[in-house]
Amino acid sequence: MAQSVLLTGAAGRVGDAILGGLAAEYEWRFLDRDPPTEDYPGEFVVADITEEEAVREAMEGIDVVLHLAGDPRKTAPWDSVLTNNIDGTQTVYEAAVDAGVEKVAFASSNHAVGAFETDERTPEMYRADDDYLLDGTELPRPGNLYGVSKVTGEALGRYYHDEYGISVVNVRIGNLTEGHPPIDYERGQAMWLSYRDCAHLFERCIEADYGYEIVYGISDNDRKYYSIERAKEALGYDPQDNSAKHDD
Ligand SMILES: NC(=O)C1=CN([C@@H]2O[C@H](COP(=O)(O)OP(=O)(O)OC[C@H]3O[C@@H](n4cnc5c(N)ncnc54)[C@H](O)[C@@H]3O)[C@@H](O)[C@H]2O)C=CC1
Ligand SMILES: O=C1O[C@H](COP(=O)(O)O)[C@@H](O)[C@H](O)[C@H]1O
Repeated sequence: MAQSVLLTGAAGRVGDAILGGLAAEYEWRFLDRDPPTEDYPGEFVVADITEEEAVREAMEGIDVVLHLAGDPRKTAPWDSVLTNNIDGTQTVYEAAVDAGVEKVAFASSNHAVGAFETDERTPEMYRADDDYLLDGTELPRPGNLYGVSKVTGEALGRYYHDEYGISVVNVRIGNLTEGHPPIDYERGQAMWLSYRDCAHLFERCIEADYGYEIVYGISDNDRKYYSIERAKEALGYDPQDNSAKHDD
């Protein structure tokens, strides 16, 4: 039987990429504070993730949550990330645990570790001939308050996994860009995640068996300073795209 999946932040770019590849594969429920502007293949709940009752109702009968909703701006101010990214994520986890959800995939970010990109290491670390690699076992090192909120989301997942046994995967998404890698942006090319690989990676988050994981969500770029080995090992991620081989 198809799994029931709740996609929060469904109306955004990452939601768009996931649905582009997986719309027909699951029994979907969607949640976003913005009403839908197109047809979605499932019930669409218009609610804010900080609204406890609405989130609890949206969680009923759900097997897996893909939790994307939040403020994605690297310049986001504290009051916004505190409400949308931290309080909202805690509300989602609490409701998920109470509803007996099996797995949560959390949209974390490259910005959880952005401060590893020091003046001494850049721009060399963005290049294919440099061997600097983060693999997800390093301590968090956010370079902005948005990154702090993503680290906090990862820690919330750690707590809810350890305390309640829910399976959690934190996907530190790189730079999702539709159609082609970022142009004239070395850092963005090193952390490019294609729409196709994004859908496949979240499909693996729905299907794979795991306990608590932190993985990097990028395509198989020649330039890379994030390892995708853990995503391969823990999830069976098999990316098809590479920013170096894109000839559009
Ligand atoms: N696009 C990218 O390259 C990356 C995205 N991410 C993360 O992935 C997630 C999705 O990002 P995007 O799709 O790019 O952003 P987006 O801004 O396109 O989509 C976010 C969606 O979440 C909704 N939302 C925001 N706060 C909400 C709240 N309190 N309650 C209900 N809905 C809310 C918005 O209405 C929007 O539809 C975010 O958590 C972001 O931090 C992480 C790394 C890279
Ligand atoms: O977390 C995020 O990261 C991506 C890539 O970061 P950038 O510093 O290269 O812009 C960003 O585009 C996205 O909006 C953000 O949510």
